[in-house]
Amino acid sequence: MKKKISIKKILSWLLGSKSLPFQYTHHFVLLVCAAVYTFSVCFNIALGVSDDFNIYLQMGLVPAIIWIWYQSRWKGNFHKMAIIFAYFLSLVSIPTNWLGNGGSSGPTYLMGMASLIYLSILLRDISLYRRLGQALIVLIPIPLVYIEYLYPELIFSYPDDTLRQIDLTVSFILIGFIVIIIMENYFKRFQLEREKAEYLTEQLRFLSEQDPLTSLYNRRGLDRYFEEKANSHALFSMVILDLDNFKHLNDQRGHSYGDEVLCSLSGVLKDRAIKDKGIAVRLGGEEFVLLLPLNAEDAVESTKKVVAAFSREKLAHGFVTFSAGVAQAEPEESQESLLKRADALLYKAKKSGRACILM
Ligand SMILES: Nc1nc2c(ncn2[C@@H]2O[C@H](COP(=O)(O)OP(=O)(O)OP(=O)(O)O)[C@@H](O)[C@H]2O)c(=O)[nH]1
Repeated sequence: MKKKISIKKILSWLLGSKSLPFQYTHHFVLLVCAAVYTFSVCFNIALGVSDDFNIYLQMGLVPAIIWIWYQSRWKGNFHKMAIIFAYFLSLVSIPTNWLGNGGSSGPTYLMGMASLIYLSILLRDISLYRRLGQALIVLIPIPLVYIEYLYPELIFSYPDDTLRQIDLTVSFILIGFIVIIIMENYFKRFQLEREKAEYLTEQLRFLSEQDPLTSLYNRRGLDRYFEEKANSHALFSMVILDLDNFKHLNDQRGHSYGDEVLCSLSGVLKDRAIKDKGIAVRLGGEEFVLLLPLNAEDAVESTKKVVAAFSREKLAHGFVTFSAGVAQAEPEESQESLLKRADALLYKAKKSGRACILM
């Protein structure tokens, strides 16, 4: 466990935070490049598959790459260093590798392809530099092939075919490994951003469907839920509830006490909706809706349970009643029609003395 933590610490010291995958990958590629150049120098000296000029140049490039890493990782110059490194790849690394490492028969094309992928991702939001860098990498083999054709003596040739095959194979494995890391991190970043967008969309929808005072669904939430229920052709009923003489209560006890009563009833409605696998909605003011996957009779029973639970709520100025209308949805019935029917029953309940449930 201790070892794991210390490796994590070393990686984060070298590469930065994983939550910044572009910086993280960039630092990783820089350090791997420095290591690959060091390895190349040893490999080329040992096997003699490169000329002295290329070997000295590669030796000199190691501290240059470390400097770029240092500036990017510790001096906050990520963007500037990304541009320098991308252009260093196309203008220095590819031509020198071409001259010193077998020309068109060496691994430079592989290097060019990896550089193209890396530059396209690294400079993704710096359009001008990206396009210019891409054009340079794509076009740079043209003069190099030309030089190779006109002055073949300038190109270091492999002493034999076996060494060429070894060099190409080792280069392919190293470059393939770097490309995998780049792509993996790119997709990780893409996935992180997609997850973030999905989360924010969900949050936004949640907030847009929520009543701020009671945290119940609002009319928008009811619309969505109704559509889902109607499309599933499942049986459901609508209960419209309205607190009785709420204006009077507000006038007598004050608006904030009125809010307390609204919140208290909302809590009871929410619990009931959860138990019955439906939803509780605040339509507006002191009017609420329960949409329950029940027939009308069961919805009435459920509403009676709301009356009982609400009567047990400890309200400072005593029990408050409500009236309700219950209507079961007909097949293919629209929301407006169902609301109208339930509302008519509520109106009737109010007219017949309040504090009752009609269906
Ligand atoms: N405290 C509080 N009051 C609200 C809110 N929204 C609406 N109201 C009040 O609710 C009252 C509704 O009054 P009415 O529509 O006349 O209904 P009522 O007095 O309940 O009468 P009946 O429905 O016939 O029993 C009004 O006084 C509104 O100001 C709110 O968010 N908080």
